[in-house]
Amino acid sequence: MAVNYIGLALVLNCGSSSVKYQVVDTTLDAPLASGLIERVTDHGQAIREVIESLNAPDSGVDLSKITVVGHRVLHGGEEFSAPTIIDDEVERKITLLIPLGPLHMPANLAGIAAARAAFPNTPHVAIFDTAYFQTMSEAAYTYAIDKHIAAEHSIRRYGFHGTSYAYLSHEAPRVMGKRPDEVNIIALHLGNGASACAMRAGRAIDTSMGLTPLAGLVMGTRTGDIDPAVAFHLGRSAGMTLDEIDQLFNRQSGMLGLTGYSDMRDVEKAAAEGSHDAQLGLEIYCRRIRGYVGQYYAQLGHVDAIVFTAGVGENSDVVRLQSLVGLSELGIVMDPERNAGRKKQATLVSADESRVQVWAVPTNEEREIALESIAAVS
Ligand SMILES: Nc1ncnc2c1ncn2[C@@H]1O[C@H](COP(=O)(O)OP(=O)(O)O)[C@@H](O)[C@H]1O
Ligand SMILES: CC(=O)OP(=O)(O)O
Ligand SMILES: [Mg+2]
Repeated sequence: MAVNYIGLALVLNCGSSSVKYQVVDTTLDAPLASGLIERVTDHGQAIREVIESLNAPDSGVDLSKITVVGHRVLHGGEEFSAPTIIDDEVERKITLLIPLGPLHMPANLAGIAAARAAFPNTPHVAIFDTAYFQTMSEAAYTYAIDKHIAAEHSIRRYGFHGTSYAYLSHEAPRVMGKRPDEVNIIALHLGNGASACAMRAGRAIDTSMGLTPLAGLVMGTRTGDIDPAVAFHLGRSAGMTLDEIDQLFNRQSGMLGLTGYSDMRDVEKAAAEGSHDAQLGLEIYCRRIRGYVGQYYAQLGHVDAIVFTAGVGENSDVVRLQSLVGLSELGIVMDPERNAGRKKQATLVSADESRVQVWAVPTNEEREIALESIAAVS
């Protein structure tokens, strides 16, 4: 969202095992307060601790001045396609979407309940990870499956990490010195979950995640794209239950399954020390990214920039380089010196002769949630 509304927002991003928060004054570049609580089991308790710490006299924040509480919600299903002010009915409808996001949705809902109890007189807004992808065409979001079954069960590509892509859709053009409507971008959000998004003039035309955040790129613990018949085979030949296969694909696969490590730092260290599994895992991870870059290049027809973001995309020079090596025929030429190291601020990492610019741009989902939440109540 490029338009800036003025206000003060408390932003809560309740993940499956963590709570991230920021207090954002939209007139300032940096948040007034921010934090991360890891290894969370009781999200209600974690939210109460966040509020207690923000209420401390030295926190630099006056919670009584907050205009809105913005919540990251993973899945909006077919019901929610825009920022939505939360009331009891909205909360109930979000509950119905838990089966589409069992890792994330219960945590999102626990955060909403605790925060609504703590701030009963402040508006609360849900910002859905799926909302940014509303601009995808029917051809981009429809799966080749019986259309009656698809309609009955809401089966389609939704896409995730939309808040991160919404932020990049204005931030990447800004650092390039362009307007959002002037550029086509392939964005790569590589964190624990990882996805790719093709943007034409600031709007999503395709993305790699699907009905759930399991599809697409290889991730920390998730398979990404895989022949769906692997599930039938494991059910019939290995006697695995659906829940066991779900667990295998979502929690025990990806880099963890390939290398024993889900954290890219550990994978890179093992690869540098000569581990064949880690080297192969990195090659598979980067090869999948390269494949999506090629696919989205073809869908967009013309690409101005490739943008890496999130924990791996911002910090791993190895992944950025290995993903885009050998693409000079496509006008993509990395500059190893510019690329070297972690990028705490937006950095051009391609060579001057590269027709397609390559950037590492730190994402800021919390700021985007603040801007969209304040806009929703303004
Ligand atoms: N210096 C680094 N080099 C390589 N990977 C890194 C580095 N720092 C963080 N990461 C990766 O970033 C991942 C987390 O990214 P993040 O965007 O915070 O994910 P999430 O929001 O899904 O928790 C970690 O799993 C780790 O592999
Ligand atoms: C959608 C998704 O995968 O989110 P995360 O990367 O936070 O797990
Ligand atoms: Mg994330």
